[in-house]
Amino acid sequence: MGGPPDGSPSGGAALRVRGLVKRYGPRTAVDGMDLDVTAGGVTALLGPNGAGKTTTVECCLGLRRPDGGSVRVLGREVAGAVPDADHRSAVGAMLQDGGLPTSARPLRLLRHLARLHAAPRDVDALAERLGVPAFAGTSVRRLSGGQRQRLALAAALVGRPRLLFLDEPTAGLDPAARLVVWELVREAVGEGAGVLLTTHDLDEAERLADHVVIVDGGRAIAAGAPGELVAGASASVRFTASPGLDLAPLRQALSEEVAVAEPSPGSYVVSGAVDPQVVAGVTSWCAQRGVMPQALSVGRPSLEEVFLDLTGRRLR
Ligand SMILES: Nc1ncnc2c1ncn2[C@@H]1O[C@H](COP(=O)(O)OP(=O)(O)OP(=O)(O)O)[C@@H](O)[C@H]1O
Repeated sequence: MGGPPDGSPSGGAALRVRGLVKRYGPRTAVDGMDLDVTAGGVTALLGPNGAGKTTTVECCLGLRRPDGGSVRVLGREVAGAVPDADHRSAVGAMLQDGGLPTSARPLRLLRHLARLHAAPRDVDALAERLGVPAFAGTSVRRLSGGQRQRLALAAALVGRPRLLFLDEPTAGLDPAARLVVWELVREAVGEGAGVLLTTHDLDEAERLADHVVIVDGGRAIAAGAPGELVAGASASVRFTASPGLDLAPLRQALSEEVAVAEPSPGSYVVSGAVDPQVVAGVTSWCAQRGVMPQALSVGRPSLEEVFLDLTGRRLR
């Protein structure tokens, strides 16, 4: 099944962003961003710190006014517009700062939010799954970080939004809570919601997302299904050893169709037309020099390696 002619994923569009620009004074935080979320699909927005992910989400939610471009939420242009009640009730968001009233009590807050929606989820069942009863009477300001996040997810889901923004939903959650969050997201998607997921957890992106957008410098630098992004990268031999090995003899020993690099100290990658001869060439070069290659692997890179290759390994 092919996608629409503009290259976006197939299925109804829950969110369509084109050429989004947002500046903070002289700094351009978002610089011509394109992205799509389909109804019943999860798009993961991946990118290094400061890449412009949160700013993009905030523009989509109407929390920041874009300087350019178009944002269509559930078919309606919202860039620069004040969201109306219909629009607000169709969109759910779990943001990093929570945005929950600090003096509210969790269960009462969820019941209140449920009343604002036409067809809310069963509050008790949702609260139970996220373990809210254990801290139902504690005010939001006294909750632990993880409890606040679980409550924020419940608050985002309670109105059955058709488009859901999740900004690092499982960062700092314990493993059991992480699994529950993933389950709830999958269920919402199964009911037809579109999800824009911002995460630094590439395992989470691979598990949940059917579409991945890698962002750097405020724009999308790669997009596709996780499997496509990985398949598009060339096969490689990777190993770690002491840093600063002289790679010139290895380059000479291998065919010209492969590239040899040390992208970070002590981490070596041989990529290109990798075949059994290349693997043998690498291991015999190591043997000749008395180098023990650690964590030697051959094959397609993981999504994490694709991400690091595209965005670089240096902190900015
Ligand atoms: N309110 C603000 N005023 C000025 N600059 C800002 C503001 N918010 C963000 N920025 C800058 O805009 C750029 C993008 O920030 P943003 O928070 O969107 O990145 P991000 O991809 O969400 O990062 P992270 O992964 O760290 O959450 C950064 O350079 C940041 O310093």
